[in-house]
Amino acid sequence: MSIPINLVRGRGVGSGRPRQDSLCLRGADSKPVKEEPLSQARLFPRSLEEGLGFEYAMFHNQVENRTVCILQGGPYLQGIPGFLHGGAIATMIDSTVGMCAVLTGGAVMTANLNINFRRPIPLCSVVVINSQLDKIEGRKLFVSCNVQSLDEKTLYSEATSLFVKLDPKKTSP
Ligand SMILES: CCCCCCCCCC(=O)SCCNC(=O)CCNC(=O)[C@H](O)C(C)(C)COP(=O)(O)OP(=O)(O)OC[C@H]1O[C@@H](n2cnc3c(N)ncnc32)[C@H](O)[C@@H]1OP(=O)(O)O
Repeated sequence: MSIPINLVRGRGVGSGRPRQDSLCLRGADSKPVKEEPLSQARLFPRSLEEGLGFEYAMFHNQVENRTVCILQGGPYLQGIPGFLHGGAIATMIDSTVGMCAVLTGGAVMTANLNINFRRPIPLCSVVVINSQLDKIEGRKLFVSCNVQSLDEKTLYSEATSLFVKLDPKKTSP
């Protein structure tokens, strides 16, 4: 594995505490009605107490448009006993390919995410998510990734994704 550059963020570095985010509240018609900080809002992968949930650090290579995530899924992320829940894996895949897309294309949202779960990931093991931008077509960014063991001997999951750059002319995504 080549050495990634540019630490993005994650638990294990910095303060390690969840940060507050702002939310854009939307009415029933999905139009923005009010924007205000919500003290309880947290980035989803940072929503569990340290050591129990998503423990990760991400690194982005701006030259190669690659993002690497080192992840340890904690005990609150259990699915089948002893193994990570598929939704937790999907969350970190979405976050990693999402980070790659955001740092490449700016404001984007996930439009499509396809995951093949090849092998179960043991709870509390450390895995590596390697993602890279495959191509850009207009507002569409195609990003793929795999999830492997640290020694790269076990392929746990593979995924492809589509991110769409938000259109500033539209009032809501
Ligand atoms: C730890 C740090 C993490 C930081 C990263 C966070 C990552 C997390 C990201 C997310 O999870 S975002 C939340 C989940 N995603 C959503 O809730 C998105 C819901 N969908 C939407 O809001 C809109 O569908 C979307 C903004 C994605 C696109 O709407 P638009 O109206 O801007 O797109 P439009 O319909 O004009 O289509 C633009 C192009 O994309 C294509 N497209 C749109 N949606 C598609 C789709 N689902 N599948 C395939 N193609 C799609 C569409 O065909 C078209 O292709 P062409 O330009 O070639 O004509």
